[in-house]
Amino acid sequence: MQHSLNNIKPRYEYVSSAKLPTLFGLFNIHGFFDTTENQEHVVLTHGQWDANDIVPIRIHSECLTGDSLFSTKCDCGFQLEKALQNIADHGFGAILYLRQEGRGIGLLNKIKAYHLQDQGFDTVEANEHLGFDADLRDYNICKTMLDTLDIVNVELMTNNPKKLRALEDLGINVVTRRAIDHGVTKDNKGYLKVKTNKLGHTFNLDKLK
Ligand SMILES: Nc1nc2c(ncn2[C@@H]2O[C@H](COP(=O)(O)OP(=O)(O)OP(=O)(O)O)[C@@H](O)[C@H]2O)c(=O)[nH]1
Ligand SMILES: [Zn+2]
Repeated sequence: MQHSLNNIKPRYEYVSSAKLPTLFGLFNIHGFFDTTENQEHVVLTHGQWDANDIVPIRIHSECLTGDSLFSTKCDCGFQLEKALQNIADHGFGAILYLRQEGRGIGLLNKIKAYHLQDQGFDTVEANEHLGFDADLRDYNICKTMLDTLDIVNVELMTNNPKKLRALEDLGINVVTRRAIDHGVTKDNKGYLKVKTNKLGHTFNLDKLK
């Protein structure tokens, strides 16, 4: 039997796109599939660009509690809303919405981690107590997403230096970073301090006083 490199299926597949009207204007939703993890991911885009443009993007990890259930325990929902608004104001941009719930441990393990946090563990200690690293995320699919959407140069909306490094390692031209320290609540101040002190986030601690 003849084997050919051409027959090896890529791990990440682009599947389909459709219009998605939102509260922030008309977006398009693009579906991608990770064949190894059997996981579905999406990108939301707004407006148009060419290869010379610097495209504002956010890489957002799924947080069901924050993004969809109005939780004030973290900053995720606020950041997602702010990123959508920034993109709408700018006229074009993209949200890479990665289904890596709970920094990669999954929803039910995140609930176990929240249970430990109710007993006094911080967000990192809770993960470690459950036997997980503090952050298990992987950003490799971003390369396929950005290539598929003809995004070459980006302005990355994040406070997380790991996301910057991950994109640069994938060969993406990160022209600037835009801070997104939005959505401080009385319930998430402690969480944001731990992200800054233990996970390396670039967050203006004055906002947490
Ligand atoms: N394990 C765990 N995950 C959490 C906790 N709180 C929030 N998360 C998850 O943390 C992730 C937050 O991801 P992002 O919104 O991409 O934010 P980030 O990596 O902090 O970086 P930014 O780009 O600066 O927002 C989501 O997957 C949430 O579900 C927690 O206490 N424990
Ligand atoms: Zn969250």
